[in-house]
Amino acid sequence: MAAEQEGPDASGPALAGDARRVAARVLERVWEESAFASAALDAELSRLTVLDGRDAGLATELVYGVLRTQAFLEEQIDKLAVSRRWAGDPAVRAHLLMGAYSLLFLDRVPAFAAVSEAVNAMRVVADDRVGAFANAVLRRLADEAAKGRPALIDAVVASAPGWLRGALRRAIGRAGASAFLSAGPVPPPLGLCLAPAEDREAWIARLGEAAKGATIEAGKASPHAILVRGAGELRRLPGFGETWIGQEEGAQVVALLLGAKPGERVLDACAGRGNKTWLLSRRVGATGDVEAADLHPNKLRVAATTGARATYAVDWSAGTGRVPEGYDRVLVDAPCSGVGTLRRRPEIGLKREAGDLERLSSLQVAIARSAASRAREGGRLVFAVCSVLREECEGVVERLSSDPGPGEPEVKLVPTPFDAEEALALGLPEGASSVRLLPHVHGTDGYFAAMFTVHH
Ligand SMILES: C[S@@+](CC[C@H](N)C(=O)[O-])C[C@H]1O[C@@H](n2cnc3c(N)ncnc32)[C@H](O)[C@@H]1O
Repeated sequence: MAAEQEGPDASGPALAGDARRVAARVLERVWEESAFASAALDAELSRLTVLDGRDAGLATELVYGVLRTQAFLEEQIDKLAVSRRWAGDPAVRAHLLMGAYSLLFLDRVPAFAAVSEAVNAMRVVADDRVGAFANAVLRRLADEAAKGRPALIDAVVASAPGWLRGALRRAIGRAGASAFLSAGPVPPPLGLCLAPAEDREAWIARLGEAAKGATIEAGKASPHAILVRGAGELRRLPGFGETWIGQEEGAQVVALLLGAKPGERVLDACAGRGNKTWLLSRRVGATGDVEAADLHPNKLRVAATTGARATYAVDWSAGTGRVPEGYDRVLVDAPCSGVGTLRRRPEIGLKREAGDLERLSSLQVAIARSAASRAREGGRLVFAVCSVLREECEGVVERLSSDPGPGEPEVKLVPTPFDAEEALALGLPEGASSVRLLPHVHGTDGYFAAMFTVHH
């Protein structure tokens, strides 16, 4: 990263160049190291403590904006450039795409500032020839933009990979797909899960005192949710890990839809680090019992600190390991494409491909059937994914509802209406046995959950 300090520019703060350098570094890490944008951004921003909130905001907007509109921006640049050499150098590519994004979509950056910022940055990461090339391309793009700018929504939709657009349209229709892809805010606020939920107003006030200047409000879909923006590191706030944990609001709803009641015995079958285990253990209370299973023992070590009474390392696709039987309720929060988290993780569009869906849905069916065999006769199972695609949602429900094939565990899964009060609060029709949470409808990340009764 270049050490020189650029002079003040018309975009306002003297450190706008630093915001762009941070954003460029994050984009490079996403492209070259398959880093997650949000984690890379947090890491880069915490290294550069001189950035104020406004510059951090600009860096965030540039990273998410470029990743969401990347294919569209590249197409605009390709129309004006004689070769694609610019795309071969990640630093050049990042600054050129950020320049194009600023010109086309950032009202607060005047065109001449967007061009000069990008060109100056390019002269630092490459040579004068590249700077001259960027200058020519961006000036022509600025001329085009002066005649009329494209709509951000169209650019976001056009930039989604074709297979994803197709899969979204099959699942939620053409208008739903566009609304899903362009749903904001991007990035969304962080979710806190508070238990007990009754104290929510008091905790919003308390957290507001501790994090002056942050935006803190109640979530709408989960009664346990508090949504936070601009509060800095969450673990520094009062109550962290005891009264609340960091958890996206839709993820809370999924845990609640299991309908766990005080005194029940619950298995969190794909518990990961135990985020849902934490809420489930508070729902069953001291007379109940939540146990956690997962493929990865290292994740289970964290899950063990969230209220799980026992943990089991198991590969559900190969058997049931040492996991006992007789659970009243089983949550299968299955591995999936993660497409539902697109507005939080825009790089998912770059990482996944069409072929993933068949592989993942077969794994989801195998895991759910195997975990279902651990439920008691008449027990409940919720299958959930942070995806909204038909192949991972209704497609899996159809396969689970049919009789097991040769070699599959002898369990019968019957779709059954949700019995959690929280399902009614979502406005689900009475008798609904599945739900798709959508960012543009519920304000949460995208999820799908379906309830079954288990028979042996
Ligand atoms: C969507 S994540 C679960 C997230 C977790 N429930 C939470 O709320 O944070 C899916 C989990 O399934 C686990 N997993 C993947 N394949 C598995 C398998 N074959 N058997 C058991 N667990 C598996 C992964 O390790 C991962 O933790």
